[in-house]
Amino acid sequence: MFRVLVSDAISEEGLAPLCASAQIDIVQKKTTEAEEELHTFDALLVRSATKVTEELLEKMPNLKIIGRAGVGVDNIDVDAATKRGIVVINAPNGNTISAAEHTFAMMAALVRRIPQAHISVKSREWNRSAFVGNELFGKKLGIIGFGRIGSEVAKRARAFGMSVHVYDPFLTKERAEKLGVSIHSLDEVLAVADIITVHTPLTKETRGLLGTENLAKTKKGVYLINCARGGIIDEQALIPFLESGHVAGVALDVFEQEPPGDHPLLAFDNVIVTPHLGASTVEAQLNVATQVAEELLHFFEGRPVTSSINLPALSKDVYEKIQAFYHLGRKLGLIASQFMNIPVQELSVTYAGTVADLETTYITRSLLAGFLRPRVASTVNEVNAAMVAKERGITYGEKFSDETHGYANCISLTVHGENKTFTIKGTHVPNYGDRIVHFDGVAIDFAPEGHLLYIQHQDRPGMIGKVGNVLGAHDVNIATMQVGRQEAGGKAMMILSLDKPVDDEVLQALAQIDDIETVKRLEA
Ligand SMILES: NC(=O)C1=CN([C@@H]2O[C@H](COP(=O)(O)OP(=O)(O)OC[C@H]3O[C@@H](n4cnc5c(N)ncnc54)[C@H](O)[C@@H]3O)[C@@H](O)[C@H]2O)C=CC1
Ligand SMILES: O=C(O)C(=O)COP(=O)(O)O
Repeated sequence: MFRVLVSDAISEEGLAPLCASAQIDIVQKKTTEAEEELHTFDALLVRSATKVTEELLEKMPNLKIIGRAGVGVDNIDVDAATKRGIVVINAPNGNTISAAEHTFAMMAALVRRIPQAHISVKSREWNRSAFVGNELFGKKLGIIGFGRIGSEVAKRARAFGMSVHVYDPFLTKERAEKLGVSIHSLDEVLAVADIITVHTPLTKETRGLLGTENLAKTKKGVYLINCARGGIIDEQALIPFLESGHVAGVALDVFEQEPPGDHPLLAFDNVIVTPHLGASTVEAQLNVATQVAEELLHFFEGRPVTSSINLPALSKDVYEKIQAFYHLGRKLGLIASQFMNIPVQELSVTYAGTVADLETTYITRSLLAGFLRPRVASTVNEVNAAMVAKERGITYGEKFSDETHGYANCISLTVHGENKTFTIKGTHVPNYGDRIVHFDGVAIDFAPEGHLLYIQHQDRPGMIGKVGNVLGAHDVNIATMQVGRQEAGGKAMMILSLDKPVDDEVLQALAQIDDIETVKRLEA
């Protein structure tokens, strides 16, 4: 049973598939009301109100996934989640149209002074001359941040006869052309736009993007809109520009602090505001809730999530292709780690054959996680494996080769440790399973499953019998036994698969057999 805490108002209709699952227990409470049981939850679902801080994550040691029913994840400490191996997903496009429409509604309201006129009429006034506005037609709209919402705003602006001037340092010329907009520098947009709307995420680079210096570069009489994130337009910096009349009006759906309380901007007649309503439509809420609910179900079923912030994006098709190799990678890493239980500096992974054409990043992350698992006390998985490796000074790299050793595919892992290097190679045979085909310099063939015993010995007659006798005397049944050697009479090895794990006493008894040099338990 997986426990899911839903700590913000998320569409119940959208969450219905989760509620219907017998495997999932949903609790709807604010995190502050769930203090006593925070440690029991496997998943946390939020919108923008819940602040998912490192402190909160510390109280949720069982948490595996955070779902954001919306776009912005600036309320989630993604680094802290990643460090703990917690997957963070969002619903990137479910509320795009609603946010774009809200931006447009704000734009029209701003230039036609609709909120002010509305209040006036409700106050029993009829003052038509006080509310003369401007047309949108023929105006220059500056869009800063041209992703999903920015581009939807542009489509609507063109329908209104506006010309669109875009600043987005990550926008390609091809995409801009396709969407019929011109790309400019930030300074150019600031200089020409009659109305500027921001649609970037809140990042180190975008915080205060429209501050004193850049506001001074705008046209006198400019209108500004922020339906993205509080802080992209610096609220304090705006005040003198409103006081001087340089800025004709501002529309804000978002604030640096939400709710903004008794904010000085609220005193300006030409500042119009909404309480973070961009995504607050029935349609958007159903979309985003459905998206995160489906992703969560996939996650708990062990299927791929497609909208993760801290995992490489993986479609269902790609996932199905890499799934087998993902498991093989995990096993290669796990076995290598136990065999090399010494400090290591570097892991080198080589992909050959059919696997080399797939999305190997994910397989490498899985291999790294398998390698690190016996070495770290905390959770390590494909989310945080790269970060944990870095913390421990372990570097890793991927190579691609044609050398498949006669198999259709081959993954080879070489671990460089202090004074020792170890190589293990594996292949996946469809409908048959994983095979380890090379182990520490010896060609061999065994299934990496269950309780394995590695024995290194000199190649002498009678060794198999001696090992069998010792195990038999300790009531340990051998499921399979594979032998291999470098050369006749030289270094040889046995890999045994046992029905149960063996204790230290059995290992010592085996180590005492003449010509046996090493005995090691390996879990796969
Ligand atoms: N008010 C509301 O209720 C809602 C607000 N949002 C917010 O709207 C914003 C945009 O969302 P989407 O369009 O879905 O995101 P997106 O990721 O599709 O687009 C963001 C764009 O900003 C650009 N960008 C990044 N850094 C930039 C910089 N320094 N200067 C200029 N451009 C930069 C990126 O290249 C990207 O094209 C986000 O902050 C999101 O959280 C989203 C939905 C609802
Ligand atoms: O999706 C976003 O980024 C939003 O800002 C919407 O926030 P909300 O889910 O309405 O709290």
